[in-house]
Amino acid sequence: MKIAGVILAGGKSSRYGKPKMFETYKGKCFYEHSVDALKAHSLSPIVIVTNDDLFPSFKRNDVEFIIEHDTNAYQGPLFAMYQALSSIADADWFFVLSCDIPFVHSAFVEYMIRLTKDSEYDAIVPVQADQIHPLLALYHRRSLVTMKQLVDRNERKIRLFLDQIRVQTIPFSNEDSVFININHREDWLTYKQASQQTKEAHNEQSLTQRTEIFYKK
Ligand SMILES: Nc1nc2c(ncn2[C@@H]2O[C@H](COP(=O)(O)OP(=O)(O)OP(=O)(O)O)[C@@H](O)[C@H]2O)c(=O)[nH]1
Repeated sequence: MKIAGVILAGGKSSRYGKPKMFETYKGKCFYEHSVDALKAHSLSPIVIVTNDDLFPSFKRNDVEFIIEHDTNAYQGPLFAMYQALSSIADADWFFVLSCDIPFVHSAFVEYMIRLTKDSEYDAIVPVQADQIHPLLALYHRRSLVTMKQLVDRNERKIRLFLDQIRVQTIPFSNEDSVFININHREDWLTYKQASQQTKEAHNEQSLTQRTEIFYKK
């Protein structure tokens, strides 16, 4: 069974004010966190779906690109998914990730991939606190027929798509940060500060532990 990786990175980022896929976290662009989470499991191919305006700013040469030209650009995530699924001929499943999820990690990808074994569902989609996350999800080639019908009818709502296919929803705990997607710059500042504070608390704790060990000697 072959699984391809698809990263959607051709949105307008209008709420962010600049192309958010190139914002950095831990020395890597947001979109690279999605690439690397998929790469760890040798999915093949891994494609980034983007457009002519954004393409020159991507620096990775270890992935493939699907470029949405002219009127195909900025048509939304369902259309971008359709572009990818219809042009990757030999994959059974497609792991779709958005480009604005800097806390995504390979353990999440591994967990989801295991669920594809013998699956008869058309999609495997995580749910956290009653919120569905269709842009960190797996889609079977079977779902392409429905996707095409909707795209042809110019109906672009992912929710509508999910209502028409067989979806396995996978619950995740509220603590899991993997689903945090960044839409506004203020959100990113808040998350960065929170993550910094956690790191400092952790450093302080290990310093305290080290000190205790020192005094016990
Ligand atoms: N390739 C491609 N990706 C898209 C398109 N629209 C959205 N995406 C991606 O889908 C994911 C979710 O997009 P959103 O954050 O909802 O939309 P956005 O256009 O990026 O941002 P806003 O303009 O603020 O809504 C992101 O990874 C986007 O890059 C598109 O037309 N083409």
